[in-house]
Amino acid sequence: MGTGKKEKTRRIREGNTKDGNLRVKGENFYRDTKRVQFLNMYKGGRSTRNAKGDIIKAAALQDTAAPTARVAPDRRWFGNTRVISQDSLSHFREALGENKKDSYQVLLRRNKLPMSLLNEKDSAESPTSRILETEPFSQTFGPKAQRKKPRVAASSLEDLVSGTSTDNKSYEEKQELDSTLGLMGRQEEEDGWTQAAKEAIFHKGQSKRIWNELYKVIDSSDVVIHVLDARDPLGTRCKSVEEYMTNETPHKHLIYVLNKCDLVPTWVAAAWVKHLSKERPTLAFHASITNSFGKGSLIQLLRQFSQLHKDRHQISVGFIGYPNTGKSSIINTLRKKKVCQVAPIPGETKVWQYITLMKRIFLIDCPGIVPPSSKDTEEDILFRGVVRVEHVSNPEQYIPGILKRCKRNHLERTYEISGWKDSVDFIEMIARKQGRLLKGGEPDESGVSKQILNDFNRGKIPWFVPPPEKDQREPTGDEKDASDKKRPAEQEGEEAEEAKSQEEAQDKQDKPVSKKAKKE
Ligand SMILES: Nc1nc2c(ncn2[C@@H]2O[C@H](COP(=O)(O)OP(=O)(O)OP(=O)(O)O)[C@@H](O)[C@H]2O)c(=O)[nH]1
Repeated sequence: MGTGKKEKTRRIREGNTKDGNLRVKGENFYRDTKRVQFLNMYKGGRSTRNAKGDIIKAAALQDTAAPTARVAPDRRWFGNTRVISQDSLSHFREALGENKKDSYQVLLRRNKLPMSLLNEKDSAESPTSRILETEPFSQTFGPKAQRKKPRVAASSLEDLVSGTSTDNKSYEEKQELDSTLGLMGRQEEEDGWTQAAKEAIFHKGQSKRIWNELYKVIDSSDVVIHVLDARDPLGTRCKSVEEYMTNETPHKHLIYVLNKCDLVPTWVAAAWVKHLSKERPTLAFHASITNSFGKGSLIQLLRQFSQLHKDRHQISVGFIGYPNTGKSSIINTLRKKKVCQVAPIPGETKVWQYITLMKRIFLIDCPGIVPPSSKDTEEDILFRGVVRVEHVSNPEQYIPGILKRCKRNHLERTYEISGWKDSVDFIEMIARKQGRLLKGGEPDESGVSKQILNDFNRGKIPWFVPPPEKDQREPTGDEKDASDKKRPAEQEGEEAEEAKSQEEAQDKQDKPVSKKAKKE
């Protein structure tokens, strides 16, 4: 290889007129170190073998003595990250950890706070960190090792077969349940026989269709209002749904609304609000388009939620709860007109529906749901108003339950009878009083029993589940007497008056805000 000129003439002489870089001595004649290394990388890519084909020298890539990674990870790749010291992290966790659980005290704007930092992974819970507790190192390895064989689940083939079949069975059962109820269908106690023995009507509100509606409502809501019946708040509470929401959708707000407060004495409603407030924000409510109670507070609360999510175009508020607790009635009350179908029979709402409350607040009505529980008897389910009374067979069997739950003087006042000995006598007296007799003067026991059950569920007979003792402010003697003596109608009137005065006060407070909201 000569100089540029020489090389050119050599090429012409040899008839090599191909274009291409002339390798001439000078600036770029020698390969630089980087290029040499690069080419060597390809050269070293193969292993050296002997005549037999055995590898005598491994290829550079196979060489274990080359630990240098070609790409070292860099923190900057992960974008806008910040480093927080352990001290500040624990301070943050301490400061917010407790408050996070208390849904009443703080409303956190979640997208502004690194909420995931609060969920400290409990290292003690991970099985690998406990490995030395279950089996110390010395017992597993080394000269004093005691473990000779690996631990297996089954010691024989029969064991393995039986274990597999039980696993399979429980898996199939779970699949069946999950397909209908999903994550919320966890039963508190497995008892297939009790469930199967219940009449079909007592499975109301548990169908796959209803559950799908519920999932849709929860998924689309930012705030979920759990409507409870003030007469039996714990009975109409869907614990599995709450649990589901805490675990799966912790960023959604869940609040309780204690509806039908007009059907219980004020001190009972107050005690239940006090009791439930310990867990979630709770409001007492009486749904009625003309004479409502608690409407102002609920609207205020919803406005606060919409303020909290200012960055969103609108917020959706879902109403969930047992059938017949008054979800649709609350929506009608808030809208001050009949936008949802309401009826004194359960299962009136069939599908979810969207209603606009304000420009930025939407309401979603959901059909009533009943979380399956093997602990609930047919009587419990019936008295929660979940079942349509006309479908109940032998309604007489539930009258003793009513006599147990209601006070004698309330029943006497409602039906204007007295002196019955037992439930049969009670039914007969009402039948004779109201002239509900069959052929031959026989009392219409079934018809009268259905009427009593309807009266019970619709609030004609006063009754309530007493609140927990510690939350009760014992009613003063006068209050108690008054609540005992009060007829439901009178009671309603009084409550309505009280509600009205409160409403007026709240409306006055509301007005400037509503104008402001409109401007927004
Ligand atoms: N006394 C009283 N009755 C109420 C109140 N709220 C609702 N009701 C009555 O309860 C019954 C059921 O009300 P709905 O609004 O249809 O109940 P729901 O929860 O939507 O029922 P589903 O459609 O089965 O889910 C109706 O007869 C209402 O008049 C209340 O605050 N006080």
